[in-house]
Amino acid sequence: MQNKVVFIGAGSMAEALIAGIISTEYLDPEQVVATNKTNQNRLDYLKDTYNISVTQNKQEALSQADVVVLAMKPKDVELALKDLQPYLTRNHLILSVLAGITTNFMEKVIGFEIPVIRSMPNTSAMVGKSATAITKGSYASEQHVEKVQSLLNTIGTTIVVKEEDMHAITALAGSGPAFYYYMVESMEKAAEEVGLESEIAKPLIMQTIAGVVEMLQSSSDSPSELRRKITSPGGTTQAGLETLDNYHFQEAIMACIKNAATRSEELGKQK
Ligand SMILES: NC(=O)C1=CN([C@@H]2O[C@H](COP(=O)(O)OP(=O)(O)OC[C@H]3O[C@@H](n4cnc5c(N)ncnc54)[C@H](OP(=O)(O)O)[C@@H]3O)[C@@H](O)[C@H]2O)C=CC1
Ligand SMILES: O=C(O)[C@@H]1CCC=N1
Repeated sequence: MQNKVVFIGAGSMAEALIAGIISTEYLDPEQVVATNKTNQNRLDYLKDTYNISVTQNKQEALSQADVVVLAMKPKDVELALKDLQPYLTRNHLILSVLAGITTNFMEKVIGFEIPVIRSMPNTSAMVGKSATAITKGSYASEQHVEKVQSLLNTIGTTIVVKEEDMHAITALAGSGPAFYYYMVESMEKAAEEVGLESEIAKPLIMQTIAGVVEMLQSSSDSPSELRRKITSPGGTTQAGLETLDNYHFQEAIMACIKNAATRSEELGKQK
């Protein structure tokens, strides 16, 4: 059990983590504090919804915290860390969820030997299904990794990876849900165009995805083999897949992941 976790940044990712941590009862609400830059309404909302503590006083927030979660946008991290620096000690464990920002960068801005762990969760943390990757900085120990892993396991699965893999993982798993949501949005639009009511289309789309996930997990067949088994020669699936190929679907997905990974690298370099 952690003592106290403070969130620096109170946006969507912070909320996804807070929701996961509170709903699993891993932490009591009084063990969670959130702070942001200026938006008091947002802090009030988090306090009302999750019963956690909120404050604009960074010194007060850090004084009792053992884990400091950085959850601002990458562009804001340098300033945020400089604001926090006077109140940080080697006993704090920094846990970043920021895309692109390296552990080395954070260590340098803080300027002394402080344990830093970089993570990449996703918003499915809200429902305990985040696919999270973590990597440790120069001063974080295996115990720090275990501590963070047990914290993040409350919001889904956590794997430990090499830092150089983080850009690709950010594209695949951090941004990944948005790409699947885009697919679902497109399916819903198509359903509407072919005259299907959304009360009928939506549950069918969701159950189809759930079935696909379970098949991928339980079957020994590869995704392409599973696809082949659905594709009757001259049938409906073949017709649909040919259309996807005409629109260069696979190339589009590959370019999407590569571009997102490149963007993660750029976010790190801008610092
Ligand atoms: N959204 C996602 O799916 C995922 C996001 N991430 C990462 O999470 C991070 C946050 O993203 P997201 O939650 O979407 O962003 P949001 O824009 O929703 O939230 C950003 C938060 O940071 C706060 N903030 C900005 N500057 C400071 C500062 N100097 N000190 C304290 N707080 C500050 C803002 O406060 P205020 O409102 O007062 O300005 C706001 O609460 C990003 O770095 C992103 O890369 C990682 C994985 C998935
Ligand atoms: O879009 C972003 O930059 C963040 C990082 C991963 C998901 N959202």
